[in-house]
Amino acid sequence: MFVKHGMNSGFSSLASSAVLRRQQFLIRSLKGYSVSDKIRMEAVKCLSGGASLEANAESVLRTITPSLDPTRHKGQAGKIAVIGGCREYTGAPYFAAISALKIGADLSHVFCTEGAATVIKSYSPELIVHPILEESYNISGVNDEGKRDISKKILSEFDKWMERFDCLLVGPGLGRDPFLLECVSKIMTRARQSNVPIVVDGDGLFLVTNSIELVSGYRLAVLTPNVNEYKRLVQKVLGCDVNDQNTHGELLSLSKQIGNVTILRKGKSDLISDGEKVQSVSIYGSPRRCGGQGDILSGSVAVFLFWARQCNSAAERESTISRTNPTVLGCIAGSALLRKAAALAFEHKKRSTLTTDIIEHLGQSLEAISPAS
Ligand SMILES: NC(=O)C1=CN([C@@H]2O[C@H](COP(=O)(O)OP(=O)(O)OC[C@H]3O[C@@H](n4cnc5c(N)ncnc54)[C@H](OP(=O)(O)O)[C@@H]3O)[C@@H](O)[C@H]2O)[C@@H](O)CC1
Ligand SMILES: Nc1ncnc2c1ncn2[C@@H]1O[C@H](COP(=O)(O)OP(=O)(O)OP(=O)(O)O)[C@@H](O)[C@H]1O
Ligand SMILES: [Mg+2]
Repeated sequence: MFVKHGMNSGFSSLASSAVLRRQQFLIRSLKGYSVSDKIRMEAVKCLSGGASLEANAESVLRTITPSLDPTRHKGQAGKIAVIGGCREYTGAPYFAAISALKIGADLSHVFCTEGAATVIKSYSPELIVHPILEESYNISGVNDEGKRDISKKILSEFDKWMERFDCLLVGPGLGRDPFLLECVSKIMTRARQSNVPIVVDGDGLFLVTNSIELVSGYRLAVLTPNVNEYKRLVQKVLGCDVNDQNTHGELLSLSKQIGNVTILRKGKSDLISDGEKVQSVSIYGSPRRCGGQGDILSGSVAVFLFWARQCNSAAERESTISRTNPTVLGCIAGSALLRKAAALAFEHKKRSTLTTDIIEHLGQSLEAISPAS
């Protein structure tokens, strides 16, 4: 499957003839791997060497999206957990979690407050919803010791599941309640100790901006700030205002300063950096700026990050193949897919385009690049 599409349109535009010769050499020399493994490994290598700023996003998408293999069991295409959903926000965690499923993850969990859980469950029976988080207003009569017990209980509830997750997405619709954020800090610390990749978005970025040590130096962390969230990060971490004359240098510095955490700066073009280089995704999306598009993006990045890591593991088995940062590939793929889906949705719905319309076009957009059969 991958070979057929890899050798056609997108991949051939990516590969020079020298690369194709290398591919053929790899195919001859790598015994014991399937042909699709070999091609994918080579594609990863090509992508890692690309010098241009604009990412070859379609090739990335095609490369990291796994084929639908009948021998795989439920869960192997990804188990994602979204931490978010409180009294104010139920849409954001739903958008993120359902996008993960629509792209191809097998299971999508949401960890939220009890009130939000009922609402999120009513949006979709596909999601597995855990009503474990607590906000201060709900425990206002509880003393400090009682609060510590509640916090411990939340952590142990989460612990039961954590090792199963391929990626954690922290923040869509999380809110900013201090008690809730303290519990989420502990969840993040636990996830980091277990090497679970963490995507941080929305109010998760509010938390991380004020406690940067939660992600600092963690190579499996991705931050996806919008304009405001980026401004707050720059002010806190670099101690200055955003400089639009030095967009790339600033993003590189920010990532380096946080220990090479990958940052996806959302905007007219999405900019992605892991502190080594900056890549952009400028595929035309939609002129509609309705809320929730960032939630689709972060849910998508969570899945693609996992897929890119799986793809890299195959590449690492062949020592001659250089390693590509899967967090960067995940961001490129998520950004490109969201933009393509937004463009398709806008074509149909024009001014009335909403986030749910974009979600409905995720499958079609991915299918156009990496067909299921
Ligand atoms: N349906 C739901 O449940 C959704 C819930 N969501 C959740 O909400 C939580 C908070 O996230 P957030 O994005 O609203 O917070 P933040 O970025 O501080 O913006 C606050 C205000 O800043 C402004 N502003 C925004 N962009 C700007 C720009 N480019 N340039 C200039 N100004 C700009 C604008 O206000 P304005 O200044 O226009 O009045 C905006 O309202 C978070 O958990 C998130 O996940 C969302 O995901 C949406 C769908
Ligand atoms: N000015 C723009 N032109 C084109 N696309 C944009 C523009 N701004 C953002 N986008 C696209 O929309 C996506 C979401 O970015 P946005 O800044 O709306 O995030 P957000 O504020 O976090 O969204 P949410 O409402 O979900 O919280 C980005 O990945 C980007 O692809
Ligand atoms: Mg957002």
